[in-house]
Amino acid sequence: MPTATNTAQHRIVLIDPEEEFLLWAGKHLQAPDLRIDTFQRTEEALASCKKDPPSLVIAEYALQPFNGVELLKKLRLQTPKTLVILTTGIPPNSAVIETMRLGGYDFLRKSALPYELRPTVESALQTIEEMAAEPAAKRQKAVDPQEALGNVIIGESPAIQNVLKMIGRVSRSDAPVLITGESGCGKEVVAKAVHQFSTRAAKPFVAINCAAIPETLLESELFGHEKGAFTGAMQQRIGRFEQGNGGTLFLDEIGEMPILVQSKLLRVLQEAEFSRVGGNQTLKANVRVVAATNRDPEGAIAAGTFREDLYYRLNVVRIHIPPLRERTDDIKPLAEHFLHRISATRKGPTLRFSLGAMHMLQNYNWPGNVRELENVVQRAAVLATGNIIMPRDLPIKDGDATPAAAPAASLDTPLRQLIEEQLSSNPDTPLIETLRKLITPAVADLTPDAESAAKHLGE
Ligand SMILES: Nc1ncnc2c1ncn2[C@@H]1O[C@H](COP(=O)(O)OP(=O)(O)OP(=O)(O)O)[C@@H](O)[C@H]1O
Repeated sequence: MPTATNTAQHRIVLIDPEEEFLLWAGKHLQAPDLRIDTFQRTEEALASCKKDPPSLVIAEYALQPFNGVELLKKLRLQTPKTLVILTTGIPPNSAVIETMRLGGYDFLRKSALPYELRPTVESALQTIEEMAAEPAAKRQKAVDPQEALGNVIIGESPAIQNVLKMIGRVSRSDAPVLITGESGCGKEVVAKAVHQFSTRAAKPFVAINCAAIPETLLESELFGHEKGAFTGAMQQRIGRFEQGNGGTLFLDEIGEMPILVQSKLLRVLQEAEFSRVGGNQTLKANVRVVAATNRDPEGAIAAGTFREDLYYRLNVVRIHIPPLRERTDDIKPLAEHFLHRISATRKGPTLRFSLGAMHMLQNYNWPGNVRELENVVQRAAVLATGNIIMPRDLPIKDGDATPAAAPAASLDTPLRQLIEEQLSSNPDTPLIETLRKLITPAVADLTPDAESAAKHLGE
């Protein structure tokens, strides 16, 4: 049942199946200029929004009979001016991107609400007031949903959640994007998601690694060449700008691009036109450029290796991916994702990590970032003798781990090690049998008491 608390300038609709949550949120947001209505049933809330469009809807993502993203879509059609904030415990990454792509205002975790809800609502209401002062914006054309694509980006840390939100936001425009972050931290994965969630998704995603191609060939790789343009140009060849027509061009390691090629690229980006090397024909460049670098772009400008004007062209939107050691919350889900993927391709029982192995992964400092983690998991899966990956299976040294005080629950005690090893080599053995095996090899040395205990266990 809706509960009107007062009548005021802004109406906020709260939707959540949990009455306790509605009571908390209603009280938390209470203010003289707000009218807060709460609903436990989605359809009832939607009907009420139709009758009396609210300024803001705050809804649980895991709703019935349709989820928060479906609700957002319905609200965008029904009351396009209503802003929507979704919330849930741990949202699926694809849902976060999709929410932002569809124009949702924000996606907040329930655990963060005590300190994030009020400031987010205040800034949403401010946005509404600023929007009211401007002429009505053109309605966004609905784009086909691309559910599941976001699942390729694994990560639960607040840093990755922010990256997901940025991907969703930039997917609604053609603005160039500059992705920064250390090598192996997922820049290409993010670039692909920017493409997959954009209106260009059905067109090509073309990548070029600017560091991997010699300077003399890079220009022709990018723009193509005509037959006879240079020695060895036996026939006409189209470049990446043409290959990616209508889609996204990913310029990886842009910081390594020679200055001369940078000037040519800048001209193409400014004029949206180019010619093949050795050709006169002017061709239209219809690509969305996403560039990435593992260098500090500002430092490269100061060092004179990166053109400042090109930087401003590319840096319209910046997505920074922090190194893995700064988002340790992502290590477990990433490691499990990689292991799950490997398990799915092999016969036999599903592989899993022992507590000790996971502890080691979480305490290593990952200089090679996610790429190194993926590699370590692949090698461990090959080295593991049973279906449990043990610390000894990990091709990383304990000494490389960042010193961290191990919580008592994850201490790698010799006993745990022994039990895990037993379980690893005899996964289907009942627990009692495993325990018996643990003590029987030493039965000859046991005291009579222990020997009878061992017999007992075996009975
Ligand atoms: N968040 C993520 N979820 C799933 N896989 C990831 C994630 N981040 C990175 N990876 C995986 O890690 C590997 C390295 O990622 P990627 O190539 O995108 O890094 P990069 O930053 O572009 O590296 P480089 O700077 O060396 O080009 C890839 O195999 C990719 O699939």
